[in-house]
Amino acid sequence: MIKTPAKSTAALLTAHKLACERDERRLFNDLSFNLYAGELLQLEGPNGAGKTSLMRLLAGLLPFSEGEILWQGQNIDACREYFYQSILFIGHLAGIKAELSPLENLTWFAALEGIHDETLLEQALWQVGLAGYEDHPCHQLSAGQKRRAALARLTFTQRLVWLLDEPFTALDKNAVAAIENLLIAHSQAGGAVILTSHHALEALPNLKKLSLGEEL
Ligand SMILES: Nc1ncnc2c1ncn2[C@@H]1O[C@H](COP(=O)(O)OP(=O)(O)OP(=O)(O)O)[C@@H](O)[C@H]1O
Repeated sequence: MIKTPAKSTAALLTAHKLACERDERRLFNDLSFNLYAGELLQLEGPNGAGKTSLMRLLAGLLPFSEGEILWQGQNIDACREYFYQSILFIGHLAGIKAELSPLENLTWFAALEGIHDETLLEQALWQVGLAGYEDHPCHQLSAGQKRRAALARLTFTQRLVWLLDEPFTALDKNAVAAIENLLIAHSQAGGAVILTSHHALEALPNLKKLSLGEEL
C-alpha cells in the first residue's frame, strides 16, 4: 500500500532552476519541473544529455550546483530523511548482488522497507516471471532475468516516487508489458514515476515528457 501524502494540490516533487556540472562541463541549466501524484515523467534526450545525472541528483547521489529540490512543497534540506524514505531509485546497475539469489537480493531490499514476508517476495518473483529461479545465484541469470529480479521490488515497495533509469533495458516484450502495468498501477494508486527510456512509452497514460540536451 502506497503512503499517500496529506491531501494537497502541491506537487510531490519540484525541481526549481537546477543546474548540474560534471568535469566542469555544464550538463543542464535552469531546469524546472513539477511531478504530481499520478504522473509518469519520461526524461528524453540524446546519449550524454544528462538524464542519468539528473536521476542521480534527485536520488541524492550527485550534487547540484544551483537550484533547489522541493518535496511536497518543502525544500529537501528541511525533510531530507523523509524525502529519501519516500523515493526508490533503481539505476543502470540495478543494485543486484551477483553472488546472491533473486530471493536473497529481494529479501535485502524488502528489509530496507521493514518488509519480512517470504511469501510476498516469492509472489513478487513469480509476478516478474522468475518462478523457478528464486534460488539461483544471480550471476547464472541472463541480463533480462537480472533486470527482472531488480524490478521485482516494484511489486511491493511502499515508496511514493520511483526513479527508474532505463528500466526496460534487456527486457523482452512480456516483461516490458508487466513492468508497464506496474507503473500504471502505481500512478493510479497515487504514486508517481520518473524514468529514462529510449523506448516510446505510448501505452502509459498520464505520461509527461521532459527533454534534456539538443538532438545531434
Ligand atoms: N562518473 C562520471 N564522471 C564524470 N562525468 C561523467 C560521469 N558519468 C557521466 N559523465 C558525463 O556526464 C554527461 C552526462 O551523462 P549521463 O549519463 O547523465 O547522460 P545520459 O543522458 O543518461 O546518457 P545515455 O542516454 O547515454 O544514458 C556525459 O557527458 C558523461 O560523459
